[in-house]
Amino acid sequence: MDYFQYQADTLHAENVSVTQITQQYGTPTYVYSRATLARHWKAFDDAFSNHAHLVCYAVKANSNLAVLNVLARLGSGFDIVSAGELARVIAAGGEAAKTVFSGVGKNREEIEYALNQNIRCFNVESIPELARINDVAAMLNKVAPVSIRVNPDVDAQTHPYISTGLKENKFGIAIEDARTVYQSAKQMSNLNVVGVDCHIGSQLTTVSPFVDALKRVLTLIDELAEDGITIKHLDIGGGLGIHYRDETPPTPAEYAEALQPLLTDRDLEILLEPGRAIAGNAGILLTQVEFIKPTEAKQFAIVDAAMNDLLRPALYQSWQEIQPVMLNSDAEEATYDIVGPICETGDFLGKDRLLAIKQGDFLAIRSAGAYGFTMSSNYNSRPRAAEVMVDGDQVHLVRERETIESLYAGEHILQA
Ligand SMILES: Cc1ncc(COP(=O)(O)O)c(C=O)c1O
Ligand SMILES: N[C@@H](CCCC[NH3+])C(=O)O
Repeated sequence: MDYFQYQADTLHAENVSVTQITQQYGTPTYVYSRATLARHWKAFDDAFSNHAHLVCYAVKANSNLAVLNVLARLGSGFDIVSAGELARVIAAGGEAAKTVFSGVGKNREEIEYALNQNIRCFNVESIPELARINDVAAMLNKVAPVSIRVNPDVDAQTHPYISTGLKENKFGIAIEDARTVYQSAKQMSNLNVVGVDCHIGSQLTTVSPFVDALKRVLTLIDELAEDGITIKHLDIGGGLGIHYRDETPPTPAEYAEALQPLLTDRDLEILLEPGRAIAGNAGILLTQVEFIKPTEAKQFAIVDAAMNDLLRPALYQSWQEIQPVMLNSDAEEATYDIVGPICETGDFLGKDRLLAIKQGDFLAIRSAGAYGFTMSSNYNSRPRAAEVMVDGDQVHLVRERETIESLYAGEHILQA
């Protein structure tokens, strides 16, 4: 019997043995649950059901084609930040017409590709970007739908690396400058101003920063109306947090409940860009203990996953719950640092974890469905992990483990 218990907020995979997944696919392997992805997406869709809306899943959280396809089949829109993400959405059966394009550094090729695919909207983050989109659209004889991402200067009270709505952040246009920038956009003949966009940060665990930001943005929308600019949609971004350790973030329903009173009587379609809240707790990372290494200062459990597979602990000192897959009665409980094979002291997945484990055991790192595989790399020439999706009692391989040879495909040595 697997000790690793799927919980209500995680994988619905009652009939699937995690041990069997490790045997069949090896480790490290990411495991995603279709049912959980769908349930989380629907929670957002239902929460806003009494208002015109579109849930545009933030592809950066988890861009596996099978994940995108599950959401596309539910009718999801998508929030992308590169041509690569748009290509993934299309390859997965998603609709460009339901896709919004965010990001501070869109290049000409990306803009051209997105225009040719007829995406729903560009979320524009600077004046030179407006000019560039206008220029590329003119060249293609097209009119680009745009919304301007405004920075409301609200503290999202999250990790500084993932806070985006403060004055000192690189994102968006300061809200006090927005009216002028909208005027400039209106003058550009190959742009069609359709929306306002705002995303203040990620892993927010209270509603108040969202409410503060929304109030400021609605004031702007009223001012724009005075200026003769009618806003059709309001993109409120993503950022709703999830439970990693002891957080109790609002549910999508509570989040919607806090925002709805401000939105009633407004003829605005609401776009949402949740990423983590949909994918984070729909995935785990499975890894095997290679060695137990006691030292004078610490006990280490050296596992076969590393910071190249899951960067969040090293980059943000973030906590991810780590559990043994099987209950191991013959191992003594001890406090371990769970570390990978990479030659960096920062290569850890968890510190000071009380676990009863021994060499050869399998561990599940939880809440790994968002910003897990998508932030992985080949550092130390490590092939990236396999990805599987659980669908009811079936397990499907949705991305093969990389081969060693693929790591240097496309590289060339000098001939002389
Ligand atoms: C513009 C934009 N939209 C949506 C998201 C998704 O955020 P989250 O995964 O926190 O929901 C991000 C990342 O923070 C983002 O930068
Ligand atoms: N990568 C971050 C989230 C980044 C959000 C992108 N805007 C994390 O793992 O928490």
